Amino acid sequence: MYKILTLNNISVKGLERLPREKYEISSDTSSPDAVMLRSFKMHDMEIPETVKAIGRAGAGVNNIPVDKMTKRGVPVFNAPGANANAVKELVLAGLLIATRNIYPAMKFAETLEGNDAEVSTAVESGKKNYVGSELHSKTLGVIGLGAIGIRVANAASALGMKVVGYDPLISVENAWKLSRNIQQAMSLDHLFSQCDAISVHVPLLDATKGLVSKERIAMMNDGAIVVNLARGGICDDDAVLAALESGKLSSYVIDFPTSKLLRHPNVIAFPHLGASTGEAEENCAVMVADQVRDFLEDGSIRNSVNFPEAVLPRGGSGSRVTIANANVPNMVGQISAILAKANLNIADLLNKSRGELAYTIIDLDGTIEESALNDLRGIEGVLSVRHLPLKK
Ligand SMILES: NC(=O)c1ccc[n+]([C@@H]2O[C@H](COP(=O)([O-])OP(=O)(O)OC[C@H]3O[C@@H](n4cnc5c(N)ncnc54)[C@H](O)[C@@H]3O)[C@@H](O)[C@H]2O)c1
Ligand SMILES: O=C(O)[C@H](O)COP(=O)(O)O
Repeated sequence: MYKILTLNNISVKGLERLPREKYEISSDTSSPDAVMLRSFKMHDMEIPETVKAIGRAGAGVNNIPVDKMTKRGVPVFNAPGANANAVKELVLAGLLIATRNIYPAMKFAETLEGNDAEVSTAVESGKKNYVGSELHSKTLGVIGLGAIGIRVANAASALGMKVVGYDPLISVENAWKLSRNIQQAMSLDHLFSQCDAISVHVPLLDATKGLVSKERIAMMNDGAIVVNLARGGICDDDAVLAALESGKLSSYVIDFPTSKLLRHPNVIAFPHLGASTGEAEENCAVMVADQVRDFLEDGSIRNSVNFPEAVLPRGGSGSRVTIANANVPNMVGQISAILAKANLNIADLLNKSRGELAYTIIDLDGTIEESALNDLRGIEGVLSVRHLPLKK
């Protein structure tokens, strides 16, 4: 029986991918094989040594101690793209709420009283206070052209916006998906200096902290809008507030409000709602549950943020062994020597690496004994070894 610890509510559709006869799922288990979560902050948590995998039902992994897990040889999985459409739609909503003064206008409408004629009179005289502007022909800068950024860029272009994108690390696959109407900015400064609005879609990293800075906001067109549904910390809140005061910015749309941002009349704050649609919650949970299951049962790695992709169909007539180790020379040589000493024939082998980490899946003809597994664990640089007996 595999034990799964859930640290947030995970969509039932996802949990259903883990059959009850094999999986015990609980928000309170002391020795889990895997953890599934959304935004729960794991950094201060004591993570049991029994944990073999972490599955983030979402995109961002800044709430997970990924480096610590890598050193333990534990893969962290996420669900790339599974909530991207939900975020895209909320970005468009944020832009429209900002440009059409929708929130203050709705608050005004809620104050109206009287009979139909009186309400109508108040509507017609009040509406002049909420005149907005149109997105059409305005310039939007999209920073980060990953799963969300490309969707935002393409959708904004379809609405008639001029769209400029910036992502020095864009994948070839994403570049193919980008509308040819999207222009490429050669630098962040180049992007900011053309924009009426920007939307950030990068992970929170040291390199992206404070990316929307006082200096860059100053380059934007007057009355510009900043949309941040990515993470707090990517924008410098003090710089944003000062720019809202001066009128340089007209609105700040943020999915991660802080106390100083709350109740500012030009801050449009959502309570981290980007991925909160039934569809996105289901997509993320299903994707990550499948990945965690494949790893626990077969050692396969798909969509890990710290391990290489590694999928090997089951072969051999005996044990499967998986090994995570430092990516240094002669690891496979040392592993093979131990298996040869144990008189085990290798039926199939996959060895992949990613940065400083390597991962090997080996199918054997025959069953490996605990002593040979311990010899593998004893190789300098080996981080984790798992034995996955032949599936019944
Ligand atoms: N508000 C929400 O509910 C919500 C939902 C999903 C994702 N997010 C946030 O949005 C982020 C992006 O999500 P995604 O699914 O598009 O991820 P993604 O990995 O598909 O895309 C991120 C993109 O950012 C680019 N990038 C990285 N560093 C960069 C830099 N310094 N400058 C420019 N580009 C850079 C990468 O090349 C990549 O293309 C997540 O990391 C998460 O923090 C928020
Ligand atoms: O990174 C993400 O996927 C989002 O921030 C969604 O977080 P949530 O799953 O807690 O809504």
